[in-house]
Amino acid sequence: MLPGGPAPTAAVPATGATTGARAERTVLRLARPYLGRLVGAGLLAAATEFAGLALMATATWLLMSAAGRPTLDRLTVAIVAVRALAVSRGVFRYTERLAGHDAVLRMITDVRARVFATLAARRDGAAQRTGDALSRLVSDVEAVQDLLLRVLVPGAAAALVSLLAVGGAALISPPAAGVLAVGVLVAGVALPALATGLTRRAADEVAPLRGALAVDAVDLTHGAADLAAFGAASAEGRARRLARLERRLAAAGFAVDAAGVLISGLTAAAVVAVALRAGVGAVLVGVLAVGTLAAVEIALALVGAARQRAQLRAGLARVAALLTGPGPAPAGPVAGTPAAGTPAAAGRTGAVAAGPDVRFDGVTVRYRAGAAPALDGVDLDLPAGRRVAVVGPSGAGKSTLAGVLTGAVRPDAGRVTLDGTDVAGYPPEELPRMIGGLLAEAYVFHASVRENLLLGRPGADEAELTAATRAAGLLDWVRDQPAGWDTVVGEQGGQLSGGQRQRLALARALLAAPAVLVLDEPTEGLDPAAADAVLASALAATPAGHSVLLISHRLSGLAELDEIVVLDAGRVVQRGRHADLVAQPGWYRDQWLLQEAAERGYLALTPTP
Ligand SMILES: Nc1ncnc2c1ncn2[C@@H]1O[C@H](COP(=O)(O)OP(=O)(O)OP(=O)(O)O)[C@@H](O)[C@H]1O
Repeated sequence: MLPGGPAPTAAVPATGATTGARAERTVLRLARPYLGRLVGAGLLAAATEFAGLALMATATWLLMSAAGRPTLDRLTVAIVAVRALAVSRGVFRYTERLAGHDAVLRMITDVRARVFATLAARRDGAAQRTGDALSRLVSDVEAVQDLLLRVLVPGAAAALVSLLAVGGAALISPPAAGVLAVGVLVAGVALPALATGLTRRAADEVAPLRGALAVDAVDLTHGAADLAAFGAASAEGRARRLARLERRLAAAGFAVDAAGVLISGLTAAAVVAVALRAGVGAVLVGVLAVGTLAAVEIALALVGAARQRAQLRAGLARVAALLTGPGPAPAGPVAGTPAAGTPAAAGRTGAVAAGPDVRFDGVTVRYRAGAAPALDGVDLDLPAGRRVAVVGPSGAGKSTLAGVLTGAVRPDAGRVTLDGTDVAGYPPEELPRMIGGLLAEAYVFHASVRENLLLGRPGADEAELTAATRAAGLLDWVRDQPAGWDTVVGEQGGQLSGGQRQRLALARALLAAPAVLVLDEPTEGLDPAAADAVLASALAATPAGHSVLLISHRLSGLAELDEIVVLDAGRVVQRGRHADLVAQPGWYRDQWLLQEAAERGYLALTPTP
């Protein structure tokens, strides 16, 4: 187990720089490809509201006119209009929901994939807390959805229809329209500003608190010792604070809603008074009164939108901070190389794009002061394109070596450099593109096979998924599943066997194709024949020019590697190619003979089909 586990802290808070309007702009930039559909949805929403307003006004005119018993032909147009408006309102609402949700769900898929990939590529502990990741992926990304569907689209529609209502009222009575304009401004501008002011601070705290509680909940179910010992109290405190904030938000919401009803009534009364004084006829005064109630109610939708917006700020800022922060692995392998697992890559015939030259210089790691070092003055060269295996007995320091390379473990002495730059000083956003792979305890998300794979390379197409999955020896299993790529793998991959989980994580690592691919026990949990086949196909699927650091207990299948380094108690005790090492006495030859004999015995006992 590697160190560097995150402290049991809360979710990552939003940074000041990415709050508010800036966060919204960052997120909305992702909506550009769907702008046409969103504008369409906004116009349909406006048409729905307008149809509702016109329906109320026409029905009022019809009822009040009918009281005077006119001939039927005077009412025919209004009767038809009422029917047409009632039907068209439903049709507009339906198409608006369809268009809006279609655009937003497409966009959300993009956002979620980016957030997913960014979280996977991050090396900072807090962002990797499972509960926090879950909170970001679910509630924070939903904030983006809500910003469009509950704030911007209905907000724009309400503003447009309010304007049309004032224009319509002006046709009947300009003074009454003036009063209506004031009412609409109070309901649609002043009240939303008040609602935002009242709820902003409490709302800002809610999303990070929910994230923190999600972390607590996941840690609790996993029985994290730290939470059992002292974290439970802080979780309880957070839950209480969250409940208090939500009560405060609800109380402010009720007060603003009550003010909205008051404004609506007062505006209608004032419009009636002004219209009567201006000599407007009784029927049209009735139309103005009902129309005013409907128009102010439409403007009051802006209060809901503003309140919603205030509640979304923190979640949006967290998403924006992720999207603008250190990015995920690039959408493909290093320029010029074929995608992992493509025929060219598999044949290692693609153009060479060299990764960095990696160098370990006297690296020493000591997990506890006074304890024996896990790595003791290790030197290792991994020039671009080289494939090196690190082997050795359990506890020799193999995973620690991988951890130092990926930046998860800091050496106490010595350093690791990439093209001469210390890994510790390497830009964190660049590191995942350079170094990555299948590390110890690879996480499999409770999502589909496809989603788990796309973590490695967002935007990978079916052919790339197929190639990587084939190289990891999982393709036949995927094809056997009724849901294929959409098969959900269960919490932490619980619906997969250990071997399938390992193959899925390996396929993801191959798909990501970092310049230095670290494979920590990629064939763990596989039987000897499968392990040999998977290792061979995984190495073949690695693009030329990319280096490989393979950590393995098994010594089979290492003959093709450029160098094998034997570690024992943190020191390099042997190094060379397979053929040289089996020819000389030492741990490698002893272990090789033992494993050979054991595997021959295993194969002899395995029934032949
Ligand atoms: N997080 C940690 N805290 C304290 N000691 C650790 C930690 N991780 C590893 N060690 C110790 O460091 C030494 C090297 O461990 P490491 O996991 O690197 O070995 P390994 O060769 O990968 O072992 P294995 O093959 O069993 O996975 C071991 O003695 C181990 O007990």
